[in-house]
Order: sequence, then C-alpha cells, then structure tokens
Amino acid sequence: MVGMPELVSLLCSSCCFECDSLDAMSVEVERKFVCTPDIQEKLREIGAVCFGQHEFEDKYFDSPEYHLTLRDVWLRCRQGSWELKCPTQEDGQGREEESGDMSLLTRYREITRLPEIIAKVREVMKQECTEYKHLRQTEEGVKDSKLGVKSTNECISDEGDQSWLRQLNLVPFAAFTTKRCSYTLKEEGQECGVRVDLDQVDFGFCVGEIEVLVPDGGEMKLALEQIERTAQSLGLSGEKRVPGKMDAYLQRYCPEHYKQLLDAKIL
Ligand SMILES: Cc1ncc(C[n+]2csc(CCOP(=O)(O)OP(=O)(O)OP(=O)(O)O)c2C)c(N)n1
Repeated sequence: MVGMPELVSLLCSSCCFECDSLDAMSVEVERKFVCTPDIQEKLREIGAVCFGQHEFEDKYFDSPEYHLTLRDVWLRCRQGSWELKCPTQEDGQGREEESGDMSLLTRYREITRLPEIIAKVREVMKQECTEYKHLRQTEEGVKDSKLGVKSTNECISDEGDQSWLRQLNLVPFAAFTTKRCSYTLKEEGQECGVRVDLDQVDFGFCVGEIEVLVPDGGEMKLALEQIERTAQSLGLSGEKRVPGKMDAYLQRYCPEHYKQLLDAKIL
C-alpha cells in the first residue's frame, strides 16, 4: 500500500484531464487492488496511458436506518452531479459469484439521470419499509415537484432541489475528497479500453481500480475477461477482497453503520 505523501508524488502532474463520459445507465464492472509504489511504472510498462488527474468530492446519502446501503444501493453527489449505484440483479449483490479471481470483481448498475435515480430510490425504500411513513407523501410530492420532470442531473442548488432528499428522509452519511490519476489501456483488436484509476482520499487511504463500463445490453463476459487480463499483466495476485474508500471511511468514522453492512454481507 502506498502512503499518502508517496502517492501525491506518484500522481503524474503532467497528465491532461479528460472528462468522463458516462452513459445515463450503464453497468460498471471493476476490480479494486492495493496500490504498490511501483504501480505507475508497471502501468506504463504494459502500455497504459495516463489521461487525467483530478480531484472531486463525494457526498453519500442514506436514510438514518440505512435502507439504501443495506440493500447495496449507493446514492452520491459528486461535484454536484447525482449518481446511483445498485446491484445488477434485483435480489443479488454487486459482487460476482464466480470462483477464484473472478470473485474480486464487482458489477453495479450506474444511474445518472435524476428522475431515474429518484424513481429507483423510491422503489428501494418502498420494498424496504412498506409502511414507511413518508412514502405516500413522497410519491405525491415528487410527482408534483419540478424535479419530477427535470431531465438533467443537477446539483442541490437551492431549497427546492433538496425537497426530494427531505421527502425520502435521506441524509448525508459520508463525505470525502479523492485525488485521482486515471489511465487507459487499449488491447489490440478491442474497441473499448480498460480504465485504471489510482485514488488517494483526504482521510489517508489509497486504492486502485481496474474498470470497464458496459453500456446497457453490452457484452459482460468481454469486460470481465479484459479486467482479468489487465490484473494479470499488472502482476496482481488476489485471493482477498480489497477494501474500497467507503470501507475505510465507515470503519474509521461510522463503526455502527460499518458493522451493519458487514453483518448484512454488503461489505
Ligand atoms: C470491492 C467492493 N467495492 C464496492 C462495494 C460496494 N460499494 C461500497 S461503496 C460503493 C459506492 C462507491 O463505489 P466505488 O466503486 O468504490 O466508487 P469509486 O471508487 O468512487 O469509483 P467510481 O464510481 O468513480 O468508478 C459501492 C458500490 C463492494 N461491496 N465491494
């Protein structure tokens, strides 16, 4: 594991920044790994190209009873844009159920359009607590609110925009800033590249991620194989699940929430 100061110096200051272009609904397949001091050298050796370095703040939201995260549903606002990650199968978790290294892969549906995010959150809340007090009021409120017809994904900019959070009783439970250095690796004959992110968080934690975004209905098997090949060429051996930024944050700052997620086998 690379320490905070080392990764700051590892982050390549010469990289240019390219904006991420995410589909409004796609499946993110990823494998986390422990960053070693030579990771950037290894990435360059295998032909990965650094395409960006940037910093962003994530704020995560849930109900006080953790109705979303206990169903493996993750609502966040990143630099003013809303994102929801949820398991790809309704009943299953995002973790791949295959054996060996494949079990280190996670697969989440990413939703980035606000009306779809609100609809999904409402659906989860409904399943979670059928007699949820706020719900009937929420359904009416969100339908009537200007947010219900908004097609873009915008930040909480005024009181009105926060109404859906209040109506669904969602409150922030985690907030941290990440410095990220992003690489892309294109294999011969493959149309889409693999993305590798090296993240350093403001509370002193580092983690790497190999990631492929599969558009809705896209080829999942290919993505899984691409990630595995990249992991192998980086010499990553892994039998153990690698904790992410959220694991580290909750373990440190919200032990009760963390325990509940461990008990529910979400983390
Ligand atoms: C290995 C592993 N990762 C995540 C989870 C569940 N989970 C916990 S927090 C969480 C939400 C954050 O997901 P993560 O991939 O860690 O976000 P980030 O590192 O910021 O990457 P980006 O979204 O920019 O690509 C999830 C899905 C899990 N059970 N196991």
